[in-house]
Amino acid sequence: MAEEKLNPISLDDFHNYAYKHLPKMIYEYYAHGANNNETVEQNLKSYLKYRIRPRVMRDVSQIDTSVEVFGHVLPIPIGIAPVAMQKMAHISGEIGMAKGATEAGTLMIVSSFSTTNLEDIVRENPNAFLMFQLYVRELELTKSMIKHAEKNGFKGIVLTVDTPLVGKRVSDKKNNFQLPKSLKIETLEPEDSDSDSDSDSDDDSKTVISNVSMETVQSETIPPLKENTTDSLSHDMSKSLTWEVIKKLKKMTKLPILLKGILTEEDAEIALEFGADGIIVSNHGGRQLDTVCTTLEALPEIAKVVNKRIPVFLDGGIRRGSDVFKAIALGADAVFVGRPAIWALNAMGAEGVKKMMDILTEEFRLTMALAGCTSIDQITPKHIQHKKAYISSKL
Ligand SMILES: Cc1cc2nc3c(=O)[nH]c(=O)nc-3n(C[C@H](O)[C@H](O)[C@H](O)COP(=O)(O)O)c2cc1C
Ligand SMILES: CC(C)CC(=O)C(=O)O
Repeated sequence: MAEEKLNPISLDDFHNYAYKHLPKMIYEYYAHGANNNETVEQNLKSYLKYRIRPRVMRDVSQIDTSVEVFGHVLPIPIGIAPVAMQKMAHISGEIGMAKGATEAGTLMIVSSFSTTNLEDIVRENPNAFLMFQLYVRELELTKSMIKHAEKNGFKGIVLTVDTPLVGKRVSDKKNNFQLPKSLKIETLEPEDSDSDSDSDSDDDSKTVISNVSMETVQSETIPPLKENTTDSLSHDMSKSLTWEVIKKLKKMTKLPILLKGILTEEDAEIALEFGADGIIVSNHGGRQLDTVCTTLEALPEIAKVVNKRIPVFLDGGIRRGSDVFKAIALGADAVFVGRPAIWALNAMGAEGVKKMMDILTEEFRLTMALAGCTSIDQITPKHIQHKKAYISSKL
C-alpha cells in the first residue's frame, strides 16, 4: 500500500516521520547526545521555563521578520546549523539541504564532515548563502579547507571550539555506528591547491597551528581505522586548540570567523579580544559535555558582555516559533536549527527543509504578532519572564 504523503503541521511531524523511517543506528546518531542525553532534553525544556509577556493593541497588520547577517538580509532570523553526514538522512544530502535553505532565503552552515563536496553543493545551488564549519586539523589540511571554501564562494568560517575530543556518544557505541560504506566524507581531502604558497602566512604559522607542530600531529596520530566510526573519522582533529588559532586563521582568510560552542561570558570576552567576528552560543546539541548549561541559559550573560559589538547567535533545542522569539528576547541576533532540518530532509528532501523553515517562520510571525512586535528590533527582554517570577512560593 502506498504511504500517505506527509502533511506536516509542526516540526514534531518531521521528527516522528524520521523516527519511524530511519534505521536505528542512523536515527540515534542524529537524535542522541552525550552520556544519558540530559543536555539534549534540557535544551528543549529550557524554552518552557520562560513565559512570554505579550503587549496588545499594537497594529500588527504588517510584520517584518527580516534580519541582517554579515551584510545579507535574511527574510527570517533562522539558519541551518552544521550537521555532519547528511546523505544518511536523504540521498540528496547537503545539496538538498542547501536547496531547501536557499528556497527559504536563509543561510546554511556546511559541516566539515559533509558527504557532498563543496563544488557540487555550490553548482547545484549557485545562489546559496553558505558558511563553512571548520574543525582544525594539521596546518596544510586546515588551510586547504579554508581556501576551498573561499574558492567556492562561502561567506564565513565557523570554527567549532567545543570538540577537542568527541563526547561520549553512548548510543553510537552500542549501535557500533559507522558511516555506511557507500558514503564518504568529501571535505577531508586536501585539494591539490595553491594554499602552500601563501605569502600572507608568517614563519610560525607555516609549521604550527594550535600549539602543535605538524610533526607532533603526525606522530600523535592514531593510525586511521578502517571503520568509519565517529572516533576514527575525528581522530586527526586538533586536541590542543587554543585562542591563538584565531590569529592564525585570520592570516589565512579575510572571511568572518565565527566561534561556535561558547557558553560563558568569560570565553565570549576572550573571543572578542582575539577578534572573533561572531559567536554561536551552542552546546553542540548536547553531544559534547553532558549536563552543561543549556544554550538559552547561557545566552543572557554572553549577550550582555558582547553588548552588540559582534553578532551573537544561538542553537540548541529550537523547535517552535516561540523558541525563536524567546532566544531573540534574551539577546540572540538569529538562531540555527540542527536536528529539525535533518528530520525534514529525511521526510521530504529539499522540499521538506523549505517546508520546515516555512512552518517555523509562520509560528514565529504569529508569536511576534500576538506578543505585539512588528519587527525583530522590537523584541526585548521585557517580552519574556522566567516562570519563577509568576509562581508564588505557596505553589
Ligand atoms: C547529527 C549531528 C551532527 C552534528 N555535526 C556537527 C558538525 O559536524 N559540526 C558542528 O560544529 N556541529 C555539529 N553538530 C551540532 C549542530 O551544529 C548544532 O549545534 C546542534 O544540532 C543544535 O541543536 P539542535 O539539533 O537541537 O537544533 C551536529 C549535530 C547533530 C545533531
Ligand atoms: C564526526 C563528528 C565529530 C561530527 C559531529 O560534530 C557530531 O556528530 O556532533
